[in-house]
Order: sequence, then C-alpha cells, then structure tokens
Amino acid sequence: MSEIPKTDSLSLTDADVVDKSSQDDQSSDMLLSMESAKPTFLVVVLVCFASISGFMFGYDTGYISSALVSIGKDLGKDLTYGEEEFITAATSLGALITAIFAGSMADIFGRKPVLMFSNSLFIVGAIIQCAAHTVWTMIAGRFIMGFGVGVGSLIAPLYISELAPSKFRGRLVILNCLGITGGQLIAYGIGAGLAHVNNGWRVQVGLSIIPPAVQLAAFLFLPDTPRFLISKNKLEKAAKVIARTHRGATPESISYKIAETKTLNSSIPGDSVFSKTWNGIKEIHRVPSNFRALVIACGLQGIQQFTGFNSLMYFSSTIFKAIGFDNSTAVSIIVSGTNFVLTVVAFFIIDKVGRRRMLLVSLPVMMIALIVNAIAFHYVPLKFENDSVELTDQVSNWGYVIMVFMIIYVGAYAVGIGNVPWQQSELFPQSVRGVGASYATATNWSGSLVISSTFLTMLEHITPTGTFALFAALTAVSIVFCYLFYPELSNLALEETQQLLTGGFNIKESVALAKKRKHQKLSSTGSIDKPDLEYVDRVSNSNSV
Ligand SMILES: O[C@H]1[C@H](O)[C@@H](O)[C@H](O)[C@@H](O)[C@H]1O
Repeated sequence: MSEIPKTDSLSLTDADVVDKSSQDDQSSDMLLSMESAKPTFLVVVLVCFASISGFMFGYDTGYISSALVSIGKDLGKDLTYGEEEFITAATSLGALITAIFAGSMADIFGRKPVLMFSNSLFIVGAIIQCAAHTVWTMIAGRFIMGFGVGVGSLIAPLYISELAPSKFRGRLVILNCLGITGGQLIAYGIGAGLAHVNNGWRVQVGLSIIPPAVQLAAFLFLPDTPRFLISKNKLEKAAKVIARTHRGATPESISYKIAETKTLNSSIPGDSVFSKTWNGIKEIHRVPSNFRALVIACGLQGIQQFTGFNSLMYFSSTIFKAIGFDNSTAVSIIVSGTNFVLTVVAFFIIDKVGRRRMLLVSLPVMMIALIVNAIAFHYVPLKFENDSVELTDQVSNWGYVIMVFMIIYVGAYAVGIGNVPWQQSELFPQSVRGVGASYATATNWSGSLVISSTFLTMLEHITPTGTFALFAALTAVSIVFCYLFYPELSNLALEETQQLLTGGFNIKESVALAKKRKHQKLSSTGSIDKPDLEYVDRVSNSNSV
C-alpha cells in the first residue's frame, strides 16, 4: 500500500484524483468499509441540527388546528370556516411554492446557505403571526412560514443523505422524519396545554422561533456536504469534511471517494443561474435514469399524500367527534403519537429490512384498514349540516371498529409510506439531485394541499364510506406501482443507485445487489469487495421491468 499522507495536508487537483483512482485498487476496499463504518460524532451532530427543519415542518403544520380553536376573536372577529381554511392552507401553499425553487437554489448556492435562508423565513413568519391582529396579517405570516417549511422539507433530507455513510443513510434520514412526527405530537400537546390560556396561541407560535434560531446559529459553524463541495471543485474542503464525517477514512480512500463522485456526478453546464437551472430541468427529463428516478420519487410522494393520511392529521378530531368520541384532543394525540412511535420503529428497521419490503408489507395493511373503515362508516348514521358533521344516534360498536382500524392504518403508514418517500435524494445523481428533490417535494405539498382542502367536502358529497373506499382504491394502485417500479436501494452508495436505474427499473437486480451489499457490510472478516459498479452496469444492460 502506498504511503498515507496526513489528511489535513491533502492538496488535490483533478489529475491527482483521477490518477489515484486508477492506480489504487485497495482504496476501493477502504471506501466500502468507510461507507459501512458507524457515523462519526460530527455526522450525528450535523444530522441532529439538520433535523430541526423536520421539527419545524411538523410543529408548524401541527399547531394550527389547536390554535384555531383558541384564537376566538383575537384577530378582530370570529373566524369564518373559509378564513380558518385559508389560515391553515397558507402554509402548505407557501411550502409548495418554495419547494419548486429550493432544489435548484441548493444545487447552485449550496445546501447550507439555503437551509439558513429557510430559518430566516420561519422566524419572520412567526413574528408576523405573533403580532397579528387581523386575519390577513395572520394569513401573510402563515404564508411566509410556509416558504420556510417548503425549503426546509427539501433541504434537510437532502443534506443528511449526502453526508451519511450509505449503510446508515436510511436511518439518518428518518431522524428528520422523527423531527416531523415529533414536532406534530409536541404541537398537539402544547396546544392542549394552552387551550384555555388567554392568547395562548400566540405563545404557541412564539415558541416556534426558538428551533430555527438555534439551527441558524449552529449552521454558521457547520460545513456544507462533500458532494456539493466536490461539484464546485472545492476538493480540499470536501476532503476535510469527508475525513471528519467518515470513520476510518484515509487520504487514499478519500481521494478515491472524490474521484468516484467526480466521475459519476458531471455537473450541469451553463454560465448563469438561469441557464444552469434550465439545463438541469432538461437533463432530468432527457436522461432515462434521471427520469426513472423522477417517476419513483414523485410517485412515492404522491402515494404518501393521496392515500389520505393527512386528512386524519388535520381532521381526526372532527371525524372522531362525529362518530361519538368527545375528547378530540386525546384522539389527535393518539393519532400523532402512533405516527411518532411507529416512525421510531421505521428508524430501526429501514436499513435492515429494506425500503421496498417495508412498503410492500405496510401498504396492503393500510388498504385493509381503509376497507374496514369504509364498511364501518356505512353503519354509522351521520348528518351533514352547515359545514359540520354529526351523529344522529348513539355511538355504536362500529365507532370502536373505526377507532381501532384508524390506528392500525396510521401505524402501517408510519412504518412505510410515511417515511420512505423522504429518502428521495438517494435516487438522483448530484447534478440533478436538487431539481429532482424539488419535483418530489412539490408533489408532496400539492397532494397535502388537495387532500386537506377537499376532505370535508368529500365526506359530505361522496359519504365517508365513499371517501375511505377511494383512499383504499388509491392504495391498491400504489401497491402495484411500488411492486413494478420501486427498486431496493438500501445499503447502496448514492452513485450505485444512479447506475442501477440506467436501462430499466431493475427491480430483481436491485434486490440482489442490496442483499449482496448488506452481506458484505455485515461481514465480520473485514474483507469487502470494491464498489461493484461493473456489476450494476451488467445488470442494467440485461434490463428488467
Ligand atoms: O412524512 C410526513 C409525516 O408522515 C407527517 O406526519 C405528515 O403530516 C406529512 O405530510 C408527511 O410528509
């Protein structure tokens, strides 16, 4: 083995990097062991600070339902049903708008500055709401806060997946999802606690200023991702970050990693921000592997929303009140608590069980729970009047059936489709990762907006049975989609994923490759193959679906 120079004295040029990669076969062994080693302390710190964005996503979408109940006349008048809907939807709409641009901005300016920008939006939005004395000021505050939510919901998982060693990537991205579901749970909890406090909702909104302020301050001192730095040719900086984020990294394995990332991640041509963005958009449609990645990423985000979960998140208290359970706060906490606890389960199993298997088991469970609910609602006598829904008779056993199967549905959601789509960044090569993540995140927010703004109308016009049967049918279509198009990506390096999608969706091959990787990484002998890109090439050419 050649002599190992000190990491911090690394001075890399393009020629060095490529030369090293062709010379040193052993580096590839080291690279794989580096990708399997436990995350360093710095990675854990970075992921925790990045996951504050997930927390903000959850808290800001979660606090509004209880805030609306306690606002009373604080905005100058009693709120109409339409105004309440506007105040709620403003954040999702704001998020949808910025999600469209955030990815390109992240590719051009970096993940870190864009994340910090989202913090200022969270803070400004919250201050406006705290000071609001009219409905429109409140809507403006929620809208600006939504801009922050959209950017944060895209950047945090992207940042984490680029930093994480591949063996732990799934789990580390789920930490951000724990932030989301934990944020929703805490928002409901605080909402319940402040329900009867005068202007308690202002306290609830005011508290939301603390986490982004902490994140903003922390990121002043934290680095951008090596993959972004490499794309900007800042190789020395990238080498330093890789050395600090990968246990056991040596200058040789670092050089190899940089060489591999550079070779596989050609950057988007163009001399202005506009032309680069435009070329990125063209490339994501024209290059078949990118387009396949896009179909999968948007498909999964669409499935996450159109199988109906957020109708429960936002309206569980309305539904359960309607079927006779009066303690609506308790019910909301049960729903968000189940979502949170099962996200913890997802955290432990995602890299072991695999994303594809998790989806193919949990989606059918969701479908069955939705069918049972559709049937159960048929036997619950409900009446719709003046934007409200009421039980016309005593609560029956069917009410309990609905309650139990809703919880089963939420649990199955959290262990699969609630979290897997946020692994979206792993599908795209560096050059179009931001644009791809934008499309997928925008699909998520569009779905969330559609479901939350049509759910009550659907209940009234196609009945609860019709609504849940529709969600069940959409879940059935989703199962077929995942079976045909979603390859197993657990344990693969980001660069391998990109090659895997060349020439087809390669489902069978992906499952075999993920198994092989898992086996290699579990191997206690420490003898690990070099990254098997030739293997991926071969299977891509022999094509499947
Ligand atoms: O992954 C999250 C999570 O499942 C939340 O509970 C849900 O409200 C969001 O829409 C979703 O994107």
